[in-house]
Amino acid sequence: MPPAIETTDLVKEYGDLRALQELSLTVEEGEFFGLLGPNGAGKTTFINTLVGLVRKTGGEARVFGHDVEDDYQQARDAIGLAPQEFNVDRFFPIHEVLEHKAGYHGIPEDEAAERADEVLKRVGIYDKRDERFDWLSGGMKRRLLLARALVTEPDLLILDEPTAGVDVQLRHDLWELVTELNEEGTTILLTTHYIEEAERLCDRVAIMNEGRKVTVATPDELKTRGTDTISVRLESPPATTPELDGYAHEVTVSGNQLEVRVDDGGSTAPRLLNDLEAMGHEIADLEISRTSLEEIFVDLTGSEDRTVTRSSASSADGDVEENCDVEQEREREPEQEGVV
Ligand SMILES: Nc1ncnc2c1ncn2[C@@H]1O[C@H](COP(=O)(O)OP(=O)(O)OP(=O)(O)O)[C@@H](O)[C@H]1O
Repeated sequence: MPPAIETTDLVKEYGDLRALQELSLTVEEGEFFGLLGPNGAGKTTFINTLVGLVRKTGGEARVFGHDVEDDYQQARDAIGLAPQEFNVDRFFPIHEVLEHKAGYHGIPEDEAAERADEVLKRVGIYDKRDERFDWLSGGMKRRLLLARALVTEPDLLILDEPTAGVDVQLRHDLWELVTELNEEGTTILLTTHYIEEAERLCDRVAIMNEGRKVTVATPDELKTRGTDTISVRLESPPATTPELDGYAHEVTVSGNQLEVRVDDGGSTAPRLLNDLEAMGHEIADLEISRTSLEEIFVDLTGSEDRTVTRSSASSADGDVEENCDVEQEREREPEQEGVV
């Protein structure tokens, strides 16, 4: 089986702006793959190229071996897309929206109706099946986008910031659902600004910046690329900064508190304790903090992207963290969409 997604030297230019710069990326069948990057990194452009909403300027892009332009229909039929924007036809009851979508992909009417009901149940808004999109709450709208992506039973599910602006309960529901789908064999490509989401869900993540792939790794591999900090509280303040050559990248002293930056806190801590004791210091307390993916992300992209965030702190209060630009557009299939 060819990879779910395979791009080679993919380029997209919008006039003078190179939104994708020789991007080569492979997502294997069955993977849960994350695409991370600051605003404007090119994540949505990458997705739009795969689904035919954006015409590439150069390079190649294939979905399960089908060229996204030459074999457009086969490639598109394999993909279910839950986009960032709410681009749903607001004049029809939502079950009809789903039936239209299935029909567009060649699914007969009876089966389309059955599938519509099935996916509405799966995302938990079956009781709203006769309501119009406009009448749904923000969270229900997100659920509907997912239902619409699932109604064609896609082999590749693409989720473009699926949990933007949703409360903590829905975020967890969505995580559970997409995990189940992945376990059932659906390949998933997820873009997100929530590092915690990528860490929790993804087998591998690609970090993008300014249209380029910066790195591809598992979340654990990424974390090993960072440094750890060992914080030591001494019984009394040291007269001078201890010399810990050979393994400490940086040592800072503040009163009786010592912060030592090392590659691997777990394996270095015993040696550090020995050295400090040999120097005559008495240790009161020690704590190791691992580099977070968030810090590594900032390191790799040089971006203090304020939209890249851990979700748990703010969403624990049920906060809605990001105000989605609720653009009520009619759903447009690529044929009708202005391909750019
Ligand atoms: N239709 C367009 N015309 C011109 N420029 C565009 C168009 N679409 C995107 N861009 C530009 O291409 C670059 C990549 O944008 P894109 O939306 O792909 O980034 P992104 O990583 O998805 O960002 P975000 O995280 O903010 O959604 C940006 O500089 C953006 O302004």
